[in-house]
Amino acid sequence: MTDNTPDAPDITPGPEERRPEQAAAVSRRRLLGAVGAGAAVAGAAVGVGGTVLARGGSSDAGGSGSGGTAKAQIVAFRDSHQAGIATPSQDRLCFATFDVTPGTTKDDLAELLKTWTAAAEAMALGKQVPGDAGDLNTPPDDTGEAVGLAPGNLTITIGYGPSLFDGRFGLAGRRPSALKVLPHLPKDNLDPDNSGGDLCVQACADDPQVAFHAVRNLRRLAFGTLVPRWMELGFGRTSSTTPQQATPRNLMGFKDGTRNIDGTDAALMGQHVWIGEEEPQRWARGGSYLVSRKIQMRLEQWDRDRLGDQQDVFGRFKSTGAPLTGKTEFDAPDFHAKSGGEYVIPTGAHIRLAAHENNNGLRILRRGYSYTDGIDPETGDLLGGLFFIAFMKSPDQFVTLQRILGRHDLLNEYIQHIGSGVFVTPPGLAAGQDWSGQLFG
Ligand SMILES: C=CC1=C(C)c2cc3[nH]c(cc4nc(cc5[nH]c(cc1n2)c(C)c5CCC(=O)O)C(CCC(=O)O)=C4C)c(C)c3C=C
Ligand SMILES: [Fe+2]
Repeated sequence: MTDNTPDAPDITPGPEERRPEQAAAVSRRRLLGAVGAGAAVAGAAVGVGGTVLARGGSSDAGGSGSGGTAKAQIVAFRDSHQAGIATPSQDRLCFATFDVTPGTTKDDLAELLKTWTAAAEAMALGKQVPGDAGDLNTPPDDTGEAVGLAPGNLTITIGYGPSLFDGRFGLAGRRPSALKVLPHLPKDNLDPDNSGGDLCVQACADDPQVAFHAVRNLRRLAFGTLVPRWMELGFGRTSSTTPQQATPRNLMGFKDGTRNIDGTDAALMGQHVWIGEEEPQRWARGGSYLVSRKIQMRLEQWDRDRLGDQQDVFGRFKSTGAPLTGKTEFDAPDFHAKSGGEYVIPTGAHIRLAAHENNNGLRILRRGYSYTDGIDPETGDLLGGLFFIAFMKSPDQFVTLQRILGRHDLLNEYIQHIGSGVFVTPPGLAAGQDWSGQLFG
């Protein structure tokens, strides 16, 4: 395990720089000085950036619980697409959205995005946010709680909400064509405190502390530029994004993700998930749209429901995950099969309504997590559900599906959509590129 860098550029702090916002600005300058944007950042990606120091995290470093070596737990930060979409879904999520503070200029935002790139790249490599940790007169550049932990396959995926392109930062002419606030959808009961945001950060890792550390440190670097809007912690991934992963179960006890898009299937990803040539904004091609929905489950009510009803709601067997017309999990559902004059998979079953066969081939990549908000102080009920995240070529894919599900899904008796967000996630970064140059051109 190594320490933080002792030889960052000398920036002499005045006493006022100990105030958090200004100290963070100093941290940002240091980070740029220490890691640099452009080529220096690219160097860090391949492990030759001399000032980006390892946080530790070999299997004997302790604390991670996820085992394996640091090297084995690194997901490439630079690629044609951002990590955290097609890459295997990790066990934990920390998702946050932010609003730009009034008075922030285009240059402030651009500087922050450069700084975020360098910090995110360092953290994905299992290193600390770089800077001068040895200066007793300023706060350390990294908050420290991930020291000694393995990288945990951390992925940091950034997204921009429709409001970022409203003209404050000269971005109105760069708004991707499909990026609009979602329309009101059937049975929506959305809380503004769980909805929207100028920017979002999705941090996924196999260790919850690694995911939280990533968001916390990006938030810290953004002091004075962004304010957090809402945050969600997720556990128990509710989808598989590669066939190698076993299908997990959601809080209703059902296997979830059986018929998800396979993230390694380039043809399907190109057809349904990645923004392509249809998008006039060239900078967004190779990116995707992220739709988030906080969906509360009426868990106590669900737990009192008969097994037969539960299975009819989804159209699948609870034990095996097989469709009601099949025997094993990956059997194709037969939506035409009838028994006693009735469809075996009921007309209101979730999978019948959501299946691509019944929606003109429409598909999305689901990458959600379970969440809990503890106990309802009024009823004593457990509060929890699905923090639904899905990626798609256009948010219209979600809107089309949800218009159908919101009206006819048998599941509606047990759920309520209470939060919503839509963000464009830009494509991956090439060597030497950063999020600032990519967005502002
Ligand atoms: C608008 C999109 C969807 C929302 C919202 C949604 C909510 C939701 N889903 C489950 C549990 C399951 N969903 C399953 C399948 C499934 N769900 C969607 C879309 C949305 N789900 C799709 C496109 C599919 C695939 C349908 C198919 O092709 O068969 C399943 C079955 C297993 C699987 O294939 O993943 C479960 C279980 C919950 C609990 C929920 C809201 C709380
Ligand atoms: Fe679903």
